[in-house]
Amino acid sequence: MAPYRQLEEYNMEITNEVKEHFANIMNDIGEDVEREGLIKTPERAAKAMLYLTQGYKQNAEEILRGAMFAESYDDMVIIKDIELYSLCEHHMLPFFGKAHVAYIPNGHIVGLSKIPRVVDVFARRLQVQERLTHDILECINNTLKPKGVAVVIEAAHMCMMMRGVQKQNSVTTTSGFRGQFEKIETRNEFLKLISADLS
Ligand SMILES: Nc1nc2c(ncn2[C@@H]2O[C@H](COP(=O)(O)OP(=O)(O)OP(=O)(O)O)[C@@H](O)[C@H]2O)c(=O)[nH]1
Ligand SMILES: [Zn+2]
Repeated sequence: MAPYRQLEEYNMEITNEVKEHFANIMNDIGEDVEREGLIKTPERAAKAMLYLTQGYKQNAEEILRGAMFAESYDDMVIIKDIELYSLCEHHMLPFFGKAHVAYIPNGHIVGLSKIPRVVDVFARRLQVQERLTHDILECINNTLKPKGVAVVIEAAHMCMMMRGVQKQNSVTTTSGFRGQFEKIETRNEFLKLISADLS
């Protein structure tokens, strides 16, 4: 199976277990689980939850290793504005935003689509934004062994918007830099390029 295969078939045993849990939660919050509009909801919710957490079954390093090509290009490669959707591990509510990833090749480049795939593998788990940032950074650093790698994530957290402090406009930015991006000029060039509007 491809290491990034999307979840199309659901393990029925696990789906049924999760479905039962959702039915119990719905019952506990005061809903009538038997009413027409809700008959299939526990199953839909179970499938949605398994879809959103399928990253546990995927191997990000394998994804990168599967599309590495020897190449002498050694300038910065930036993939910016990668949409991401994850679930915060404290409330299991979504956080979502954009990831910007850059690396400086060291004899190998990687298939461009694999970077967003790596972002998805780690985003589709219960996460905190800081760990998500480092998971992506370390995966690329350990697998591709580039001269440098940088990851910036900007995200809004539903647990801070819909409940809790109820701040609808705050955005959290996290970043990680390795290798040549630890030098201030390289880091600044990357930060300038991801904030540039090229349209
Ligand atoms: N550092 C970090 N914190 C997060 C992330 N997602 C959610 N949180 C925070 O996790 C914290 C959990 O704090 P608790 O005091 O245990 O939970 P709580 O009572 O629900 O907190 P409030 O949200 O302030 O109501 C909150 O401050 C959330 O804002 C994340 O990705 N990174
Ligand atoms: Zn939260």
